[in-house]
Amino acid sequence: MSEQKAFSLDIRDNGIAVITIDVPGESMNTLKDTFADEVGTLLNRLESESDIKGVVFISGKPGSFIAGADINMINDCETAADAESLARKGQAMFDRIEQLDVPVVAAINGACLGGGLELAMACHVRVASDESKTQLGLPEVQLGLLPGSGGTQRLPELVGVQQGLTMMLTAKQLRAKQAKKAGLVDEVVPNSILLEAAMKHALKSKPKRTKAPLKGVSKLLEATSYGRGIIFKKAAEQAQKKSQGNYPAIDKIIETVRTGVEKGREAGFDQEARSFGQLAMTNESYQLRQIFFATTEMKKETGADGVKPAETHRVGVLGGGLMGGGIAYVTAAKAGLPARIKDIAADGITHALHYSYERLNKKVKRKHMRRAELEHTMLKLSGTLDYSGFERIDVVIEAVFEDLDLKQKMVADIEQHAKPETIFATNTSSLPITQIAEKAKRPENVIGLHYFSPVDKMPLAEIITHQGTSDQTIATTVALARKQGKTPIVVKDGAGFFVNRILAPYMNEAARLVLAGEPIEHVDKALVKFGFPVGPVTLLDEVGIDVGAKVAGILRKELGERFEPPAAFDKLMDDDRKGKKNQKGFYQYGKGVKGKPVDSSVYSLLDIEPKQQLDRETIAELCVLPMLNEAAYCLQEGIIRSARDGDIGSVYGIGFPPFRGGPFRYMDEIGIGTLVAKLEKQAEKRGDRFQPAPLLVEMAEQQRRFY
Ligand SMILES: C[C@H](O)CC(=O)SCCNC(=O)CCNC(=O)[C@H](O)C(C)(C)COP(=O)(O)OP(=O)(O)OC[C@H]1O[C@@H](n2cnc3c(N)ncnc32)[C@H](O)[C@@H]1OP(=O)(O)O
Repeated sequence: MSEQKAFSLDIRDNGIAVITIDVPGESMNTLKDTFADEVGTLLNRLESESDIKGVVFISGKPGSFIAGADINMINDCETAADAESLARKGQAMFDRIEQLDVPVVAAINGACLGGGLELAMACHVRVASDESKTQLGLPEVQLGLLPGSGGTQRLPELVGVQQGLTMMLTAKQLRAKQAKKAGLVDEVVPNSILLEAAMKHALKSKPKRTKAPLKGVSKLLEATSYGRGIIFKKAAEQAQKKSQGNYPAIDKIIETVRTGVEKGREAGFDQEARSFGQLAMTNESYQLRQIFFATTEMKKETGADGVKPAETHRVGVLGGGLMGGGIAYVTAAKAGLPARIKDIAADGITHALHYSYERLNKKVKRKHMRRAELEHTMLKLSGTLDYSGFERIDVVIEAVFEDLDLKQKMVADIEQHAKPETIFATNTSSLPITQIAEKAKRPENVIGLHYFSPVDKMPLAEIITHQGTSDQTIATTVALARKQGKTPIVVKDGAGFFVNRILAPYMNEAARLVLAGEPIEHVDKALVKFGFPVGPVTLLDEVGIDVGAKVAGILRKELGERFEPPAAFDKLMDDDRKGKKNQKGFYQYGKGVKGKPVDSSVYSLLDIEPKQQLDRETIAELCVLPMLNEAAYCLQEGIIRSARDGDIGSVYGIGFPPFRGGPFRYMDEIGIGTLVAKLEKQAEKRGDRFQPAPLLVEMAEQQRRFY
């Protein structure tokens, strides 16, 4: 029996060679170096057959073209030379495709990413389906890499330097119509006629490479070396600001594109392959690849081994406030499920409906959505002041005030008005699920489903089980959160659950440093430089100082002295300083405030004379150490199920620097023995809150790692 191939050739009667890519045994096509010989043999045949008029590359997988080079293969490279050689093989293969004498067309439906888009760009024409799944992009930067098989050269040629850089530096993906506008795609058609449309192009004469369709200022800038210089300088400045120098791939992308533009393709290709090799060996790329693997692995898990989630047809949302509005939105717009919003006031319902409308309308205005789709989605949302319609609801998500009695009443109401199997998921951020379920007749149906604000943007959901939560409830809730576009982690009930629990000691330490006189912006910058998206003091302003104070109190009560908040909250509260929401916090807000100046009146309020005493590295270490330590406590106590869940929760929940892999991978990187020594040193100097978690001490003694 002949071995099944990934690329199969079918020469049609009209003289078109249709090459179908269908990697055996994989749900999505990814490119491997072993395909080079297979494709080489195919190309030899195409070159030798004189009656072939054109070639079409199309995917044999139903909803995707090619998702890029196989990341496992990149992960297996042991040296930079290995990875460089992969890149060169890809470059050579795509060059041969580009050099075919007959027209070569890529027929694209679904994800066309990384190496997949590099293959498509080597073709002479690209036809894409108008399906929403069709997305084109070079997301290698998210893996700490640069496009290694010609992408750094061909993308700027097709769409211009500015747009090409933006796509590569931000991993931005374009939908078919956007890609057409940018010059990346030549025609957009319904998927049902994709092959036919591609064949039509393949029957024409081979097109000349066209220039990027630039207009106005972009055209002027890109036409001269001086103008391009401005583009590169600006890209470098912006990228530096965003990456804080933490992502080596960013500089390499800019350098490589620039080499190609200034010295020609050959020099560009050469630099591209070398840089790819070097980047593949960096720790940043390694850690980012692990995040990809962990995320993909988690997509398959139900949260309860061997249990199939029940189908959710209808969702109820209690409370139409900011969180309730967001939850209703992701239910209708992302999960495509009807959401019935119950509030005690008509205003609450109107607010929630308006919230969704605003978001959808923005998409319509940006032409990312048709008005009919907006209307269709809005029809999925309905409101009620009583529980009418709740008898058909499968999962209720509660987002009312943080009040235990109220939440227990909601449980009782749902048990009365909904079905016996209806799940009650609470979005509490601070109350124990065990207590919310305490008076339930069917506690097995009660679970925590903790979203982060803003709900439609933040990728994480914590799914919190109490002792009596049934496996069926867990699996169904996990599946629903995933449908809503979230990455769920299942955690055990306990104060602060996981995310807020590891965040609190980190914020407390930042506040202590401020109270000790470190300037506010200095503390924030230190943590941004470390890789967090915003600094801890900014975060406190964003979350709300009042909320921070409340959570800090609960954690102190439940978890002990280690969580003792710094003595500043009372003064801040007495001064009505709540942060961004009332435009009174550590920073200045309001109309006419430019940049982000510190509100220096906070220093006098707290009796501080700001003076920089510690360097950025020390500040970052002092804030991050307690977070790492607390993550270890959470693992030790079974709050999280694995180091992997803790890493993904931290990266997606609080923006722990992804290039460090998450707290557990970062602890492995530091070395558990070294970490324990650091914690002990600070415990001696600054107090017992730094005492290492017993798990860390034990691991250090036994020289163990988390991974
Ligand atoms: C030389 C080149 O320039 C270098 C490169 O091309 S590097 C790779 C660049 N490409 C990427 O980064 C894309 C990575 N993939 C993704 O983002 C997402 O998988 C996706 C958006 C394509 C699809 O998402 P989704 O529909 O949720 O499916 P998802 O579960 O993630 O993936 C389906 C399967 O494809 C696999 N897969 C997808 N892309 C892959 C890749 N590039 N390498 C290896 N496996 C990949 C997944 O592991 C998963 O495998 P499984 O069925 O065995 O679990």
